Amino acid sequence: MQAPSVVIAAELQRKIDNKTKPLGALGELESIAFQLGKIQQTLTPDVSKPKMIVFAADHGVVAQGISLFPQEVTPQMVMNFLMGGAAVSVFCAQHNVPLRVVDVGVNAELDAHPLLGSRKVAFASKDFSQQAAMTTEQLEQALQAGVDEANLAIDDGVNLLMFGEMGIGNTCVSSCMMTALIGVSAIDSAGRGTGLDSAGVSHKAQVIEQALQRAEQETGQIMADWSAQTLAEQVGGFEILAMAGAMLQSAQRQTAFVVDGFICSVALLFAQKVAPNVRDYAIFAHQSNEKAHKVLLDHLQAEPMLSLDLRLGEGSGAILAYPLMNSACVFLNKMASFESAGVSGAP
Ligand SMILES: O=C(O)c1ccc[n+]([C@@H]2O[C@H](COP(=O)([O-])O)[C@@H](O)[C@H]2O)c1
Ligand SMILES: Cc1cc2nc[nH]c2cc1C
Repeated sequence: MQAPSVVIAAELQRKIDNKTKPLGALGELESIAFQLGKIQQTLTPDVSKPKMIVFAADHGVVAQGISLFPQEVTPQMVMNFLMGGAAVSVFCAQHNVPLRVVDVGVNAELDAHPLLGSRKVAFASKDFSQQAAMTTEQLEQALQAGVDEANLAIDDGVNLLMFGEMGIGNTCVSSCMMTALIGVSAIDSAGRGTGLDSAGVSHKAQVIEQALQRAEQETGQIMADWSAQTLAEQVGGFEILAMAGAMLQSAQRQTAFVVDGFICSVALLFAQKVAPNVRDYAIFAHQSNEKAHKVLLDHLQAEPMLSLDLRLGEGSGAILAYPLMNSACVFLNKMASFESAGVSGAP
């Protein structure tokens, strides 16, 4: 995968700087405009054809009591997305952004629906505190589900992909993957998720430690030496891997994508292990209230657009940041330059 060419960078920066404003006065909007221009290789970037894809799956590790909510909530929320009642549904409707929900491992049979993609890999991953989360074949299927979804969207002309997720227990899975990927302790990677108290968070950290010890024993390797494949098989989750696959394919096709909260950021961290350049195509929407998200964003050297104390997932932060990305394009495409407006003080 190629990094975006920097040939256009100087010209883009000059265009941004010549708009009728003091140098740098549009702050982070300028960085977003610059990044979108670079990804799309144009001085007139455009995000007028966005799409939100929410990947949903269940996780065997919920058997260890690591979430406040029961597993049935995953299919129930999928129905809520499809019926238009979830946060991501109403915000997507507000901004006219098409929403698609993709089942990659929900522990229920789901009826066909026009907004639902059926790419079920299994009825939930296995409990990774006891055994590997998935087989190699399942891992490949989950990644491919994301690749296929990104291709469908981009073939249809989508120029900005937003990813979200739904899966009871997936903050535990994400924390475990984060610990395996960057070596922070489970105490630091585990957080409240849907609302655990501090005893619940300690228990969650213990489950993560136990899972990683089991996996190190079973693979005969310390986690720092795991390949991306081993890591995903041992402690991955289907919707997280599908998001990673979609991110990798988005980048491969030079299409910008929006990273939502903690779980989505872990998907990017994993994708980066597969192909480091994927990071260049990622726009970070917000900093979640999940405690490890800040640590992870710092690790990724990412400066998200918003910090609203959200801890919902679903792509809710991504869709809330969308109007700002649109504004970044609008200022670059429509604002007058010092020269065209006859304003003095051009840089
Ligand atoms: O995106 C985030 O930062 C985020 C933080 C906390 C919770 N969530 C959502 O809550 C669910 C997982 O929480 P839990 O406690 O069941 O692991 C899952 O459906 C996520 O979308 C999402
Ligand atoms: C109600 C509910 C909605 C969600 N949306 C994303 N994760 C969620 C978890 C719960 C519990």
